[in-house]
Amino acid sequence: MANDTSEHPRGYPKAAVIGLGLIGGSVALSIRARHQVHISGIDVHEASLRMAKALEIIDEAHTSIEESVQDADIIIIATPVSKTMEMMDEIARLPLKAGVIITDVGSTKGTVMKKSECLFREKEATFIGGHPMAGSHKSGVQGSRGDLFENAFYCLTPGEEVDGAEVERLKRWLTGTNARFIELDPNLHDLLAGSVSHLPHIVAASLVHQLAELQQHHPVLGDLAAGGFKDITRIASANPIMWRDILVHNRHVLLPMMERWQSDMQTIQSLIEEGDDTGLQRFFSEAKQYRDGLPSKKKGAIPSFYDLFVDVSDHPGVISEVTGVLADHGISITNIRIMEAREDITGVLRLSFRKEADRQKGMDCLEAEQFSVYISE
Ligand SMILES: NC(=O)c1ccc[n+]([C@@H]2O[C@H](COP(=O)([O-])OP(=O)(O)OC[C@H]3O[C@@H](n4cnc5c(N)ncnc54)[C@H](O)[C@@H]3O)[C@@H](O)[C@H]2O)c1
Ligand SMILES: O=C(O)C(=O)C[C@]1(C(=O)O)C=C[C@@H](O)C=C1
Repeated sequence: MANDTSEHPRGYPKAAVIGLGLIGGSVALSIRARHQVHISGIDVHEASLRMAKALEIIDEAHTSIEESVQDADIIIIATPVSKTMEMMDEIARLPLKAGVIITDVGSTKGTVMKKSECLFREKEATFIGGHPMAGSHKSGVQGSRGDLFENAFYCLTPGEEVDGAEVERLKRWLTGTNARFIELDPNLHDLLAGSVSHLPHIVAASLVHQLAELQQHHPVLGDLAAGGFKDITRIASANPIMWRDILVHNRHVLLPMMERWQSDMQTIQSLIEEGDDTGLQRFFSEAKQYRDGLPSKKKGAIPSFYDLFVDVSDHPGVISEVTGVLADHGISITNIRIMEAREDITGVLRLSFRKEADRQKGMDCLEAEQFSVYISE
């Protein structure tokens, strides 16, 4: 693909983003929000590049890395993890700008960091692994959002040899994510991500498989799969290539976790077989207690907002009905977003308030108008 005209002159620092999908596009947007920067986008799919250019996420587009990474000040690799490993090899073979920071956004960090130690140790380049712990089941650059990582944890896995000043430099590049940076050992990262993200994903996909099989005999089943099933399996709609790679690169963590999961299932099976009512209730009570105590996303280190979620039916004018109720009571909101998570059932509006008291007032008056309103997502 030929270079297109640049919005941002070459005099600006340059960021090269490899893989213009959901995460690459979102990171690029967040960098743009805080920096005067020239962004070069690289993707194997020309349609993604065209879209990224049309959405003004990038200034120039390439289908290979040669032309765009060599003079970059920061290189962000945002492809599925196996491709990221290949990209690292390709980048290391090229002459790079002295002092360049290279980072990735992959969901696993152990294999990536091991490779980076071999490839970049002798170079005037710093590799710092990264993983923003937020995303979506939707892939592709069209879903990119500059605020995707707001308030989310953003894991960084600098190698032991990496200077703290370089980590701070990367954080400055990524400051527009408004994320909460946390430095982790790569293996610990993989253990934690395995438990909060990777194993749940396997379980979600397996529940969908089970439903699909049963639906062959009971076609109505798909229509009955409502709230609970959709909530727990939303993530099964995510990009299969991305998840294939995650399982491949985190196998040593996931295999024992899956054994443990199967043994937990056997324990529950025994409780049911034995009619152990007390044991079953304890199983759910303990899970509820722990789940209810998990910190909610909105409590960030950066100034937080108070969120309220409103179920809304899918009809024209519904948003103005909700905002109208708030306006009638003189309550201001700082943000409103239509959540996609349950789009097939009902819509969910997320309203953000500056003060907790405003949220409570909003909740009271919306409930009085028969809206279904709740505080945690
Ligand atoms: N989706 C999430 O929720 C999420 C969250 C955090 C991190 N991640 C990680 O981010 C990375 C990207 O995920 P995504 O959700 O943005 O996926 P995506 O499918 O939306 O985007 C991936 C992009 O990489 C491009 N690509 C593939 N091979 C390439 C190559 N050889 N050269 C250049 N471009 C190539 C694809 O064309 C696509 O545009 C993955 O490593 C994933 O583990 C994903
Ligand atoms: O919200 C979702 O759809 C996600 O699955 C995001 C999610 C996660 O499991 O939390 C998925 C993989 C990424 O590595 C990080 C975030």
